[in-house]
Parts: sequence; C-alpha cells; structure tokens
Amino acid sequence: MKVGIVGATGYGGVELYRILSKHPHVDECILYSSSEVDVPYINSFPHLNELSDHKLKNIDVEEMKNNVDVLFLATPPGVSRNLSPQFIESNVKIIDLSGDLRLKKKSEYEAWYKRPCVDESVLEKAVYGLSELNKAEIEKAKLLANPGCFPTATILGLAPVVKQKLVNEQSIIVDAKTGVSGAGRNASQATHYSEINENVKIYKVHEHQHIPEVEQALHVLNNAVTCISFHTHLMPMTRGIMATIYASLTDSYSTEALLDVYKSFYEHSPFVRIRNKNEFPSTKEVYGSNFCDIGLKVDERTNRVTIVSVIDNLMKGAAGQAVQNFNIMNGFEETTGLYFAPIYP
Ligand SMILES: NC(=O)C1=CN([C@@H]2O[C@H](COP(=O)(O)OP(=O)(O)OC[C@H]3O[C@@H](n4cnc5c(N)ncnc54)[C@H](OP(=O)(O)O)[C@@H]3O)[C@@H](O)[C@H]2O)C=CC1
Ligand SMILES: CC(=O)N[C@@H](CCC(=O)OP(=O)(O)O)C(=O)O
Repeated sequence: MKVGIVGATGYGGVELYRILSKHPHVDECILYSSSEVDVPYINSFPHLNELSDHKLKNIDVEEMKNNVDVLFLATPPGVSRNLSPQFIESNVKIIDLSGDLRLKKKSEYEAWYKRPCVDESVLEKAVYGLSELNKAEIEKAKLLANPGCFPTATILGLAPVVKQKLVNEQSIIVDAKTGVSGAGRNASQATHYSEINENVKIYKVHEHQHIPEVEQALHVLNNAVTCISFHTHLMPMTRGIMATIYASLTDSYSTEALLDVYKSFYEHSPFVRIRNKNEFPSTKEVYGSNFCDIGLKVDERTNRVTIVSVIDNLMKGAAGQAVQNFNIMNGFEETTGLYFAPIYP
C-alpha cells in the first residue's frame, strides 16, 4: 500500500513517518510539503539520517490521485477544507489530523475555529475516528476526521460512565494539561522556552476549540449531555496530556464497581489500559506510545468520581490514532505497527 503524508515537516507528520515507514502493510511513504519542494527530508529532521532518503514533493492533487492509496493530512486548520473535497470522487482514502472535519455542524466549526468551514456535503461524508467507540463506521470510511488530542483523552475517560448514565450529565468538569508539542513545531511567544519553563499556564478559557468536539461525542453516547466545563493548561513538558475529570455520581457506586465497568467497556480495546484501585497513570507512562491509560476513584464524601486519563498527544492524540484508524479502514489488525511499549523514563 502507498501512503502520502501532507505536512510531513511538522510534528504530527514526522510521527506518522516514524510509524508508517516501518508498517508491514506500507510499501512506500510519499512526503509532501507546501514550502520545501525537492529538499531532502533529513534537512528538516537530521535525526532521520540514514533512515530516510526521501525528498519532499510538491502538493499536486492529480499526482496524489495516481500515486497514493491513503493520504494523511497533518496540516493546520483550513488546509483540509481545501484539499479533502478534491479527493471525494477518487479512490484515495483521506485521514485528516486537523479539526476541519470533526464537527458535524458547519456553524459550530465557524464559531469555535473562527474560520470558514468546508461544505456541509463534505462534513456529512466524514467519519469521526475515535477508534474505540466508532469501529463499525471507521471500517467503511473513505474520509476520516481524526480526533483532537484533548478530546481523545477526555472522551475515552468519560465514555463508560456517560454511556451507562452513572454520572450526572450536567456535572462534568474537565481539567486538562498538555505538553508543548501540542502547539506544533513553529515557535511562538506562548511556547517560547522562557515562557514555559518552570511555569504552568491556563489558556483559551471557555474558548477552546475542543469543547464542542467533546460535547458532540458525549452527546452521541448519551443525549442528556449538553454542556461541559473544560479547561486546558500548558505544562513545561514536551509530550503528554492528562485529563483530570470530575463528575457527580447518580447513585453511590464504589471505586471497585466503576473500575469493573471500565474494564468490561474496554475489554476489546488493546490500547486502553485501566489501572487497579488506587493506581493513577502519569503522562510518562504512555510517552511515545498509542496507549490511553485510565485510573479513577470515588470520593465518598462528595459522591463524585475523579477520573484520570493520559495519552501522548502526538501518538494516541494524533499520529498513533491516525494509524490505528488506517489499520481499521483497511482491514488490518488494529495494533499493526503500533503495539510497542512507551519510552521510559
Ligand atoms: N501536535 C499535536 O499534538 C496535535 C496536532 N493535531 C493537529 O494536527 C495538525 C498538524 O499539527 P502539527 O504537526 O502539530 O503542526 P506543525 O505546525 O508541526 O506542522 C504542520 C505542517 O503543515 C504544513 N503546512 C503548513 N501550511 C500548509 C499549507 N497551506 N498547505 C499544506 N501544508 C501546510 C507545514 O509543512 P510545510 O511547510 O512543509 O508544508 C507544517 O510542517 C494540526 O491541524 C493540529 O491541530 C491534532 C492532534 C494533536
Ligand atoms: C499546546 C497547544 O496549543 N495545543 C493545541 C492542541 C490543539 C490541536 O492540536 O488542534 P486541533 O486538534 O484543533 O487540530 C491547543 O490547545 O489548541
């Protein structure tokens, strides 16, 4: 199978390359750039020296239609809006890592992303690719919207209790933290070393573009979920997301009972690992891997549950889940090329 990566010079793109260049069902990776055509890929990433002799190619839709079977878009918002519709009538399957195709309502995308949305006819064709929750649709998808990093950690952390109505749907609060690579490779004042080092910052308060994505997915699981409180913090670390989630229980459930619910909900999900009682995952325990690790504990004094869900933002939060979806879309075992241990320490 031949795959193309648009945005190969970015963080999501190079993570896709790391996995796909060793994937047993991928014969060739073709790497595209909007700014560095005919330039060796190792100029962008010297750590790939000897591991890549690729040159970056121009983004040419007709050439892509003839040469790739699956095209990954690891590009900023707005790029997929222009590119994806051009492939709808072709045989090329698209996996979009950006937020352009995730929201079902055009008006919501425009309100939260503050940019024009793709046509509604294209949104209708896009399948939301949270691999663990939507496998049957993903198997048939031709146009796939890969979930955002915070939504992946949050939705996986909440799905069992939301679906089974074990928490009050109006009581959900998400307190999430991310590493700086979530902001991509380009530097900005917000991600400058001296702004981030020995610092913790809250950002996009009540305005984060992932809020409607989480609400949309939870609403599919349980239509009583409407609005959640969701906050994001930038941490002095390179990779990782931790979503600490709080919600009121609808009855008095024990920690053991809820852990059993999670273990059975994710019984057939090889990348979701549920911790035992009194064990909570840290971001380092999933670093560089496609795992989502979840721990939880009931607070009997308040009858609320605290759920902790961690992922690597570039893996399960982006490239890893994109490859998991690639596997599902093409009938491969979903762990193919992805089932390796996190890097530790
Ligand atoms: N970083 C993360 O943890 C996550 C990122 N995402 C999403 O994935 C996408 C990629 O993110 P990330 O890799 O971090 O971002 P980066 O900024 O690191 O990389 C984006 C790449 O897109 C390419 N690009 C820029 N403008 C255009 C254009 N007009 N047309 C085609 N290509 C373009 C650039 O490459 P070149 O100049 O060579 O074309 C660049 O290398 C984004 O939409 C992001 O929101 C989703 C989940 C997590
Ligand atoms: C640290 C940081 O800035 N992270 C980004 C991650 C979002 C992202 O990757 O964008 P989409 O998922 O919407 O495509 C943010 O919080 O906006």
